[in-house]
Amino acid sequence: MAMKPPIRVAVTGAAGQIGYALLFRIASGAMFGADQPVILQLIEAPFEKAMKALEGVAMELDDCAFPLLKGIVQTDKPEVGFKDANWCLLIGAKPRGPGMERADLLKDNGKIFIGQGQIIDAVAAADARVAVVGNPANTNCMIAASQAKRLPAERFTAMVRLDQNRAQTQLAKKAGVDLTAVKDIFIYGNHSPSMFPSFAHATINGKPATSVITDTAWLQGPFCETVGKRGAAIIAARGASSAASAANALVDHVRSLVTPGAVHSIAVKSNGAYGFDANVWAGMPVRTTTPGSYEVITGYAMDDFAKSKLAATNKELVEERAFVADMIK
Ligand SMILES: NC(=O)C1=CN([C@@H]2O[C@H](COP(=O)(O)OP(=O)(O)OC[C@H]3O[C@@H](n4cnc5c(N)ncnc54)[C@H](O)[C@@H]3O)[C@@H](O)[C@H]2O)C=CC1
Ligand SMILES: O=C([O-])CC(=O)C(=O)O
Repeated sequence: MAMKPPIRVAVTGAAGQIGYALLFRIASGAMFGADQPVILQLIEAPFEKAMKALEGVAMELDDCAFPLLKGIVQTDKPEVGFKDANWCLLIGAKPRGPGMERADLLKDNGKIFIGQGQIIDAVAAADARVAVVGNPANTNCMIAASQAKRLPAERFTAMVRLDQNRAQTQLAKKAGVDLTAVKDIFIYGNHSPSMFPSFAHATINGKPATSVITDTAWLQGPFCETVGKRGAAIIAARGASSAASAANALVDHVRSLVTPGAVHSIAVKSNGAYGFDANVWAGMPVRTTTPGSYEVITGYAMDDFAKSKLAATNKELVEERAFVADMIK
């Protein structure tokens, strides 16, 4: 296979839990394909412990002898790490602990995304794309995008793919079918318990999911709740927030975004579709058009139940935005 020139992939929080589960998969080709070499530009917080841990991760990457890995940058300076980056994966942020909601992280983590948004806009490649994972991911993405003058807002997306993957598995288990039989399950709104996994448009073996799973009370109740609160359930079980599944979801998020025709959920700047306030970043169904670009799939009809779920998650996003309004001026 003919090799392409390497692309530069900047990753913040590279020595953290998610970073450790992610970098090896990027370097192996899972994110950008088996013919796409990468240079990893790893960014950590300016603390000795974090930089030392990063050194260890870079040593392990070396020790994998990945043919696609053409270079590793280790830095605590975002202006170095984001320089000429084609993809900026923003993971570095505090995770929540037991008893917290993701929005509780907003004031601490939000600040990180102001500086990073400005620096990415100043030094990243002309075609740069940004994917935000650090929580609360939607609003952090909105904050980063608010700082950009050169890069258009559509280049900034936040991850709701973990929620989509969780929802797909829950529907498959309930229906007793193979996971791959479940299609077109999309996540709307915030990456928080208010998110809406829109089961009414999902299909199972090509039939409407609601004709296969006829237990409407389960779909509206336990299904939405299980997906919405899965992150907390992982924290309760593991004592730490999800990491490998989050890294896997980011691989899927980016892989789908570079695959024309892929239909998937990402959080994007709202243009008013599905009643979301303009200027919040909301999970929506999209179709990838050209690598890195997408169009929102509009026109899914919403019943009263769906409308009330969409309104609730929109309200939360608007409140989060108001909470950081002074930061993004
Ligand atoms: N959107 C989603 O679906 C998910 C989001 N998350 C979020 O991802 C974030 C990271 O989670 P973990 O890797 O588990 O946390 P972690 O604490 O293991 O790692 C975070 C890393 O970020 C680094 N960091 C902190 N500030 C930084 C900065 N300004 N620049 C560069 N690096 C910085 C820390 O030194 C640390 O190594 C958390 O906010 C977590 O809540 C986690 C799971 C799913
Ligand atoms: O719940 C958390 O804090 C981590 C996360 O975002 C998830 O697992 O969905």
